[in-house]
Amino acid sequence: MKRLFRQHLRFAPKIRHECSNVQPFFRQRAQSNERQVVTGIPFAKMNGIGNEIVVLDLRDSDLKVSPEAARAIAATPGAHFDQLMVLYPARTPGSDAAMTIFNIDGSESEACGNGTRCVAMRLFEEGAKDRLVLETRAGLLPVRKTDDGQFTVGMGKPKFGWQDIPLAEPFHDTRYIELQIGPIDAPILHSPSVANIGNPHAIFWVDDVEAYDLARFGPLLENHPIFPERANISLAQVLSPDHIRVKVWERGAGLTKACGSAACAVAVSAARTKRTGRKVLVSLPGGDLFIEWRDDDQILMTGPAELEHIGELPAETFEDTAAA
Ligand SMILES: N[C@@H](CCC[C@H](N)C(=O)O)C(=O)O
Repeated sequence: MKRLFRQHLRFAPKIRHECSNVQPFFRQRAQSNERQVVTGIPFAKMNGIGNEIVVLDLRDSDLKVSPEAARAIAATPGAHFDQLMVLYPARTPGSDAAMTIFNIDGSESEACGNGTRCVAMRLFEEGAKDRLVLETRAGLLPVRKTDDGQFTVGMGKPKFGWQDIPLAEPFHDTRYIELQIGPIDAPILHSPSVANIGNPHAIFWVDDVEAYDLARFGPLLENHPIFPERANISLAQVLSPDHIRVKVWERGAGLTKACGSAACAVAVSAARTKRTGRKVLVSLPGGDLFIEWRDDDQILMTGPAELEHIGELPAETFEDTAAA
């Protein structure tokens, strides 16, 4: 608790132009005012097809973000997020930065596809590189820029073993597991496919994603005892052998406009259950992602990222959480 506050004090007096890793926006301001002192911690508010992302670059500071600080950041005007991507210096040779990912409820996630594209966009703006490697709890994720300004992320290999999802009890065939939920006044959701894309996902196959009230079922399914680490819940409707429509209730974030790892989980589960081929367009409420499950088992996710604005987090964000 006290450590965060002391770290902030060491961080605060830095002059902007002395920071080598500040974002281009701040570099410009530093040039126009040589003696400008850092009074807040810069953040980038971004989105990946509507999935609200805040990127906080701490590669050049001693600060660490706790779950309490993450919740305080989400409550800061202009810094609301579904996921917070915190950048720390790379720990693994060959990687460009390490990322810690927080959901809005302060829980940590192993993976965030949309957030990874947002981080990549910021890092590509810093230099002439056309490839990056980002470190997550789910492993090293390679990213490249496409000719049309989108980003392709190597999301790793899916896992399907019941212990890997994880599930609370053995299921030998995770293409469908026995689970059903629904009151008598609504259609029942049942037999989801499950997959782990670094993080846990359950996919319910339906004829019409709009026929279900995901805001009502989402919390029950996310916290169902079969998922000891909770789960991200998708409703998926196959439109054609290469097109799927999806709505997502995210673990730790609720209904969001898009979820990249869910799009990957849906795509691999659709191919696994012979609903589609291995290359699909996944349409989410916020936009489209192209997912390819390659023959070498690697999943590639391609989509855009967008910067909305740059802001500064007041120092109190960290002090308050340190005192709490
Ligand atoms: N929106 C993300 C997924 C974020 C993490 C998820 N809520 C979890 O807790 O696993 C994405 O784009 O993948």
